[in-house]
Amino acid sequence: MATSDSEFNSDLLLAHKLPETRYTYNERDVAIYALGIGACGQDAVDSDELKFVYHRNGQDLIQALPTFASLFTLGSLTEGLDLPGFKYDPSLLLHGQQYIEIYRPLPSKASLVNKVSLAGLQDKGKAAILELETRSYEEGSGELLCMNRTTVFLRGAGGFSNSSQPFSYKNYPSNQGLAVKIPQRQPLTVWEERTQPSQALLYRLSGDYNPLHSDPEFAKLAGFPRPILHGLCTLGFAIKAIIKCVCKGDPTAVKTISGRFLTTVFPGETLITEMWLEGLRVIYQTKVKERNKTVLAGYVDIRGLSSSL
Ligand SMILES: CCCCCCC/C=C/C(=O)SCCNC(=O)CCNC(=O)[C@H](O)C(C)(C)COP(=O)(O)OP(=O)(O)OC[C@H]1O[C@@H](n2cnc3c(N)ncnc32)[C@H](O)[C@@H]1OP(=O)(O)O
Repeated sequence: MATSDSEFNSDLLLAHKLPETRYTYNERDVAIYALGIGACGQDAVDSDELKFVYHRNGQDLIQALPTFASLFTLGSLTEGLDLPGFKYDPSLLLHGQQYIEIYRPLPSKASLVNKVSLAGLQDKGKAAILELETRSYEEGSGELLCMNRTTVFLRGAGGFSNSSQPFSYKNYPSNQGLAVKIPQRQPLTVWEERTQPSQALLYRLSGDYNPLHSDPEFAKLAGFPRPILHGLCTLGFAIKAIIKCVCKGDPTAVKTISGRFLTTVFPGETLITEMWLEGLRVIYQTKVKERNKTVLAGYVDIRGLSSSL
């Protein structure tokens, strides 16, 4: 139990305002992120992916992948979160879910102001589930670019509220970010891609320097045999597969992304992403081939379909 019942005051917690954060990026950050989620990792001249890492055919700007938006939230959690009456051990934090709405294609460079709020907190006894919502506005124009909802699973931080009526707060519709129902039929399409043994070491250069992903001793203390892959890296691989297989390589087709991290991925493992189409929603699940385990499941809402699907 991370916080005793006497310390926890839900009114105080819900009235608490989280600080704004800022995020500035350029084309180099966009390309390093794309390399971190395996763009051109199997084929250096991949015709769908070169535009994410290089000025292909003289294109003006390197194109940002929609999952690049997940980095905008980095400041709130990686620098520690201060909530009144609520404590947790950051070394036991696991990423549980990510939900992203993209309102317009991400620019290749920008300065953003992030408005952060508490979207949920649940006492699950053995763990607490904490959700943060981040709305990212372009500095200058003030235009809303995207919204991220980050769910973290805080092992050992449950039991902070009255156990006969555990605290449960959510400020968003229940159909957003839920674990999806995977269809029983054969998938429309399947994409297989091996992550590199050094994948987490490359991905961390995009700003998530949690030693859980790089330091063998730290990973052991957190309960893992070796460093694990960032959840957002796995999500990046999966959504990149959907862009390639369903969106014909067009990253701007992606409107909404939802994913729940079901079990841990180790760098070097092979990811198999299965995709089903239901209207303009792509349901997907990603498995680790070597262990035949489903590690991620969710959906992507797209703006339209190419005629060949
Ligand atoms: C840029 C911002 C970055 C923020 C994050 C920074 C830090 C990043 C860290 C990582 O990337 S960690 C790597 C990625 N994440 C993982 O590898 C986690 C994989 N998932 C798991 O290992 C397990 O799912 C779990 C999270 C340990 C939970 O498993 P457990 O068996 O303990 O839970 P249950 O008993 O099944 O369920 C209890 C309760 O919790 C709900 N729940 C379960 N899993 C999740 C989840 N992934 N997300 C949200 N909620 C989850 C579940 O529904 C149960 O609730 P009730 O049904 O009882 O209401």
